[in-house]
Amino acid sequence: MNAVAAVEQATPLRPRIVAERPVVDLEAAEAAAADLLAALGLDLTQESLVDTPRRMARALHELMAPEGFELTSFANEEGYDELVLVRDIPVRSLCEHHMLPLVGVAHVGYLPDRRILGLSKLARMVDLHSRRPQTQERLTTAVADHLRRELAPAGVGVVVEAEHTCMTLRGARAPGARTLTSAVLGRLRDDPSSRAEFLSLARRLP
Ligand SMILES: Nc1nc2c(ncn2[C@@H]2O[C@H](COP(=O)(O)OP(=O)(O)OP(=O)(O)O)[C@@H](O)[C@H]2O)c(=O)[nH]1
Ligand SMILES: [Zn+2]
Repeated sequence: MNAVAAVEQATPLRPRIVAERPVVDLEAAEAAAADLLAALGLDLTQESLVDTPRRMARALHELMAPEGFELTSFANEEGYDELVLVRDIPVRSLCEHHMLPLVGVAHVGYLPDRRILGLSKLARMVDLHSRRPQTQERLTTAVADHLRRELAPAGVGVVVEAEHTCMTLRGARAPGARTLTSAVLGRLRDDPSSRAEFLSLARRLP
């Protein structure tokens, strides 16, 4: 075996998910935040508010800055073909209509085929797609589609449960209202018993 082949055999397949980061001008964002807050009647010369435009720009940027990662997967040597489900992955994102936080959890599962995924990568995948202003529906399908593309499993299921502060703190003011969305692909969609198992485990039905 030549040296290149030996290295390839010792190194597991590790595709890198490269996050598409938008071009950001934090100084311009800070100036715009100052204009916004002043237009809303705040006196930014007050000592306690002097740094608020800078913090606001950075905080919003932090919530919109996706991080790439290695999508580590392993050969499914045991032929494991039952559901793998990670529940209660934190979701923090911004609603794209109001730029207010939406906060909740995602339950992400798949039916393996040839490869199994490093478990933490399911949480990283949710975080990657959460770090941009979103609708919950788009976030849910984006995670499911990405997993299908990258891992080619036999099935994928994603359930997101979240509170949208744009409807709980303001507007409709419906405290406690939570929105549930799901995306189910492949065998988890087509096989009724697999689908029922996934949805009952993900939604904690009896
Ligand atoms: N489908 C969907 N709607 C969302 C999501 N996040 C926020 N919205 C909704 O987007 C809608 C925007 O409606 P508009 O009538 O343009 O905004 P608005 O006047 O602020 O409406 P209210 O929130 O009802 O006060 C609202 O009904 C929000 O609840 C989401 O993730 N998915
Ligand atoms: Zn909103």
